[in-house]
Amino acid sequence: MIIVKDLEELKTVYNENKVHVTIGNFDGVHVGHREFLHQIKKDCIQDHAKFVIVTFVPHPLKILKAHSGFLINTYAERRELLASCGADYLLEIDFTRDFSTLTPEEFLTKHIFSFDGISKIYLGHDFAFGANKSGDFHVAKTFCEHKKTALMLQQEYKIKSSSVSSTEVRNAILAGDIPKANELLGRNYFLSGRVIKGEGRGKKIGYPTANLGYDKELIIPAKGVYITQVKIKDMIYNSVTNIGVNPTFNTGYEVHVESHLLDFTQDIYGEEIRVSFIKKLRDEKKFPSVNDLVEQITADAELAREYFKHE
Ligand SMILES: Cc1cc2nc3c(=O)[nH]c(=O)nc-3n(C[C@H](O)[C@H](O)[C@H](O)COP(=O)(O)O)c2cc1C
Ligand SMILES: Nc1ncnc2c1ncn2[C@@H]1O[C@H](COP(=O)(O)OP(=O)(O)O)[C@@H](O)[C@H]1O
Repeated sequence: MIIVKDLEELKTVYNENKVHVTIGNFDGVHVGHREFLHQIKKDCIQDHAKFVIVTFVPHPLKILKAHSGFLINTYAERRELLASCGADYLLEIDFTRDFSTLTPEEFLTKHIFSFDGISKIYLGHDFAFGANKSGDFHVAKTFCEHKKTALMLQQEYKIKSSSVSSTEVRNAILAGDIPKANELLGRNYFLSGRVIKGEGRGKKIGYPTANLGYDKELIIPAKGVYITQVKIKDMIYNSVTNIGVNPTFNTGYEVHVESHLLDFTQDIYGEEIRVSFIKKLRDEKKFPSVNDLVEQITADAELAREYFKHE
């Protein structure tokens, strides 16, 4: 998948009327997104067309509502997930305040039809674009008819008659309901980052933990202890992960994500890891003594081992 800053860049490589385009935020690249993208990919194969996804960086909510700490994936992870859906090109538009004031027609003219070889445009069932989200399917339809470009509307994808959306995924993550998040994502929810130094307490209490240096733009699951798997390079290790502020030690308000890998003794400081979440075991607690905490971590690790035995 090639990343472009302007669809104009396609002119040099492609001038036939064989480019299918879709536009969206695709945060999380959940099962609804993937169903939609697979349909487009199928059409592209059948029509011998290139598959172009148009998206925005940063996410519009960051600029329009000053939200932060809500993304399901980093932009780099989104690239990886979209590439795995078969996109040939990804246009990442800089989403600025100025950009947000474009009318739907200005947006389509400047950013989509800057390349005039587009054969089809696909819009998600709830996608709205342009200043104040005034552009919907009907606005786009009128514009595309004028350009003699086909416009396709995606039907809403549902799981057991309930909707699938990035908001639903975020709510499940915030609630620590990992099975629900995983069902909506159609894959295991994960957090990635480098292993950073902590307080060096883990080894002393017999449970070293790899502390994750995660992107602060990301949404973080509810505080608590989770059964997880940690991927380092191409190896996957079973693990237990604590998310929280380590209240037993009164370490402040910063939320740590730290994984103890089962049957593992290597030094992995500085390594890039991916923590995939399976289910929550319990809430984080303030223990009366370190011994009580260690006893509880031992029980958590035992539950995780039991879980993996039956997997
Ligand atoms: C499975 C697991 C469960 C944990 N549960 C709690 C908990 O309930 N309360 C708490 O204060 N700390 C909990 N911890 C966090 C420990 O306090 C933390 O790993 C320890 O302070 C080491 O911190 P460090 O990596 O900064 O050295 C847990 C850690 C693990 C691995
Ligand atoms: N089983 C294990 N799980 C996690 N980290 C381990 C394990 N064994 C060794 N380590 C190493 O120990 C480090 C964590 O030790 P710890 O005492 O908790 O220090 P810190 O507070 O700096 O995280 C990890 O970053 C990793 O390099």
